[in-house]
Amino acid sequence: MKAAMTRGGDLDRGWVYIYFMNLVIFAAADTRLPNLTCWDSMADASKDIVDGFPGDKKITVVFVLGGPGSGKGTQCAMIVEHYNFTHLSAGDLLRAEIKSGSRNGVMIQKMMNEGKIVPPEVTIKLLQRAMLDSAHDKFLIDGFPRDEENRAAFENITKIEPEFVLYLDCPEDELERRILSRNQGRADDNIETMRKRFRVFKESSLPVIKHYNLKGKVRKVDAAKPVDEVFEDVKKVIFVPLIAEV
Ligand SMILES: Nc1ncnc2c1ncn2[C@@H]1O[C@H](COP(=O)(O)OP(=O)(O)OP(=O)(O)O)[C@@H](O)[C@H]1O
Ligand SMILES: Nc1ccn([C@H]2C[C@H](O)[C@@H](COP(=O)(O)O)O2)c(=O)n1
Repeated sequence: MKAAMTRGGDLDRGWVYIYFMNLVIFAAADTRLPNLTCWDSMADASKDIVDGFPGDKKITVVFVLGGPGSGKGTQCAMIVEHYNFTHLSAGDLLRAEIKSGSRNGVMIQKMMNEGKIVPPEVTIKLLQRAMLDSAHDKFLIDGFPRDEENRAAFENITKIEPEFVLYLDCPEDELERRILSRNQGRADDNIETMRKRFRVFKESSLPVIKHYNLKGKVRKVDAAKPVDEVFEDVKKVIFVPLIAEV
């Protein structure tokens, strides 16, 4: 779109696209979770009664971000063993959607194979559904928001701001080693797609981390260490303060 907007003749098309995206986002907002609000912004709890989410229920969201292969899934699985969080992986939800044979599945598959980011209305709907289906109120959302569009749409639609962002920081050569030896049969774990995913991470996901960093919400951990050592840091640096606050 950015390229289209730079040419005068294509300006109208750019605005039509923005208008269309707004319509889509409003449509996406019309789901079973429209009023689920951030735990610290519940001014009028009576307005927030949603199936399975009484209005006075405090919803805590932690976004887990990091490059492809940084260990988001691995650390989230360990966190849920020790703490009362539900792990929602945006990538896993999208892969399940492909497997379900839904209308969106083909589009999602194509975008994933190209290392691209799926439109926010699709991913947010899957996340909302998963949150509603869960009886829990504390969610680790792994691999989301992937870009500023994801972030803004999620906050607009759900009115949820994350408690904080857990950022697993890892150098690219280590990410590459991990992805190429992951061996889980993922179609996007190949050199070509991996490089595209690295580029998308740097160009689109790092700005999201910067956005939350400016708000003092990023908790960074060195994810290049062995799994157990990373988890020790996650526990010490990240979750002890959160549990103590509750
Ligand atoms: N600290 C670590 N040291 C070495 N290997 C690790 C570490 N953490 C995870 N791995 C391995 O690296 C691979 C990628 O880990 P994982 O799937 O958790 O990453 P991810 O960030 O969720 O990846 P993606 O974003 O691509 O889904 C896996 O094979 C995992 O076993
Ligand atoms: N919010 C998201 C999360 C994931 N995707 C797509 C693009 C990724 O390359 C792919 C795999 O995700 P992962 O399992 O590595 O977290 O899924 C997306 O478009 N939007």
